[in-house]
Amino acid sequence: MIYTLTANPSIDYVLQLQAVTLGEVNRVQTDVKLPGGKGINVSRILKELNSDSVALGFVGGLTGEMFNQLLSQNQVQTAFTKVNGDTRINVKIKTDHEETEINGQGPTISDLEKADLMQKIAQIGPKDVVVMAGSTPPGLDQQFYLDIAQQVTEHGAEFIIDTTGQALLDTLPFHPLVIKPNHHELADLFATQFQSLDEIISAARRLLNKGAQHALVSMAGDGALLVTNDAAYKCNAPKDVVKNSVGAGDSMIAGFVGTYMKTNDPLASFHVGAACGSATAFSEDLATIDKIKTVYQQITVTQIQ
Ligand SMILES: Nc1ncnc2c1ncn2[C@@H]1O[C@H](COP(=O)(O)OP(=O)(O)OP(=O)(O)O)[C@@H](O)[C@H]1O
Ligand SMILES: O=P(O)(O)OC[C@@]1(O)O[C@H](CO)[C@@H](O)[C@@H]1O
Repeated sequence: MIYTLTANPSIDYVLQLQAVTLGEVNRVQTDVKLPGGKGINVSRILKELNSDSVALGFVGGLTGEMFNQLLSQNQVQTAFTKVNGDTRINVKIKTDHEETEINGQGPTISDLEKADLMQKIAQIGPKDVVVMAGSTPPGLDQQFYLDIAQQVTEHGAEFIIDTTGQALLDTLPFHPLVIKPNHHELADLFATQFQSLDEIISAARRLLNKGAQHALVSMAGDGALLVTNDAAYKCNAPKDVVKNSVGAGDSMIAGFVGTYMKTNDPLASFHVGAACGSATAFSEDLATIDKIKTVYQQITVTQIQ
């Protein structure tokens, strides 16, 4: 089974406006509420791909009830830990030429609430994979993802981590199945700026040397790289009207893990992952299976090393 762990889920409140002027009253053209959070997005795309998953995470308060109601429309299986605080609301402001995101902090997680989640994690075993993604709410320390990586690995399960900085580096010795920094996050990890694809590939290999099994480096409208110890592959990003950048990276992870669990084939998984990422970029919400199938035909994977 694939488990997604969203420590800090959200209601994504997506506002479309012509323009925003700070310091003035701005009125929206349209608004929509979506069940959000990186792992939640992974579970939603997995559902489109006809792959089952169980979504884990902390959900609470009146906003938590609304979150559950919104997610129920996607028929994602859940085993959330109920918390006292309110699930956050993340505001996504879209104008014709840019997107601005204001993400809430999330509820403070108590030791008891964390223990409840850790009990669920303890049930995960061989043949399972856990996708851990997104920020952690107050109350969870730096060690949170590391503890889970250690525990699931000891139980014979695989894990995928989509986070940044030290929290990502700390989990590498436990051999994540795949990591997916975007090229900016990868550059930040080494306090550098990339001038070429070769430099990006070398940096990705440094993460493989520290323990990651595969590195997916996403590059938004420039496509993505799949880097393994002995090869590197690039895929194109098809051109179309970009409607949404929220969740493209999560969609890519979903496509990769959903396909990898069925095929064990990293290249096939990369191709589907890229299709899911671009398909979401070309959709108002996350991609549908029909959009993913169309975009898949427009993507070519090429070995470049
Ligand atoms: N403008 C775009 N046009 C075509 N494909 C895109 C575009 N943006 C993203 N994609 C596809 O989706 C993948 C993931 O996007 P991106 O690199 O933006 O991830 P990310 O930074 O993790 O995004 P986010 O955090 O917003 O989900 C890209 O590698 C690419 O394949
Ligand atoms: O604050 P975090 O946890 O880093 O990111 C949360 C978030 O921006 O990520 C998803 C898109 O990737 C959204 O659904 C959600 O609002």
